[in-house]
Amino acid sequence: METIIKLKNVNKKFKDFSLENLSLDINKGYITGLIGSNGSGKSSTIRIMMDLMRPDSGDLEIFGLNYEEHEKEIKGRIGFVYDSNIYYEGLNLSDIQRIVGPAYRNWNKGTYFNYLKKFNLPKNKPIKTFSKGMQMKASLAIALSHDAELLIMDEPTAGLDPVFRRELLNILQDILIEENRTIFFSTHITSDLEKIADYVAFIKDGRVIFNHSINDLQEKFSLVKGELELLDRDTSKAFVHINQSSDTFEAMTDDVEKIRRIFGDTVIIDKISLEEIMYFFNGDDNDD
Ligand SMILES: Nc1ncnc2c1ncn2[C@@H]1O[C@H](COP(=O)(O)OP(=O)(O)OP(=O)(O)O)[C@@H](O)[C@H]1O
Repeated sequence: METIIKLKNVNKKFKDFSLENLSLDINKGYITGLIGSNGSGKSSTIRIMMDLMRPDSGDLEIFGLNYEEHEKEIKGRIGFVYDSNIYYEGLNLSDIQRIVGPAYRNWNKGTYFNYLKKFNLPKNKPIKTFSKGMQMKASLAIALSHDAELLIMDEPTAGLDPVFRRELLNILQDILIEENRTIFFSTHITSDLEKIADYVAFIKDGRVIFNHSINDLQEKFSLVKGELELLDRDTSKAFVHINQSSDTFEAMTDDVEKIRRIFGDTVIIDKISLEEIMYFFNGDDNDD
């Protein structure tokens, strides 16, 4: 498996928050979703990947290159999509082609207009009249028209209605299948990941908790339900996190064999959803 983005022991300290020893390998040719609650550090991680912010320490390589020596090459090979991409508000998408196009060495005018057609975007209407979804599609069309191998997107589906969100996710999936690109995007919506992601990286309080394929995640973790009286200090250790009510508990384990050994058939063991995995990792603070 080839790594396309490599973050190693990255630290960045703000007044009330820090990214701590962040290490993350993103695989080439797949869709990886970066998930975490509000304020967990997703945008900060992406800003570091895009060289919009330099870390205090640690290493970052994209395409095996670093920003210190290869900034122009790296940026030319990435399509970056975020919701305030369109800063030329009074302009239309034909104007954008004239202004943005020449900034990229590999800009392809034909590809750009094909995407505008495919995404049903008007060429001659000012961008400021676009809905949020249309703006997101316009950003995506620009990002895809300079032959970017890697798409990095900060919460591309935030604020989109469910129908549009699904449409955007379908577009991303098609792009990946047809054109063999790598997509890395942040979200706090687990269903986005279930729909399209191959890998899920989960970040909490500025730390990477895991980075696994979706299939591995659902094999690794299980949901366990039972009577509260079954839990004591020892048996509790078999769980990653436990949620207790007055007489029952629900918990997540990463060692289902151990649970079977300890509890036999006195507990119910179930498949766990991505949303439940997030919930248990977030402990009681979960707000997603
Ligand atoms: N330039 C900065 N100066 C000070 N604090 C910052 C700065 N940038 C981010 N932070 C803080 O870092 C924390 C993480 O912010 P970040 O935007 O990375 O989170 P996020 O996971 O993208 O959140 P959301 O899902 O709400 O967009 C927040 O508490 C934020 O206030």
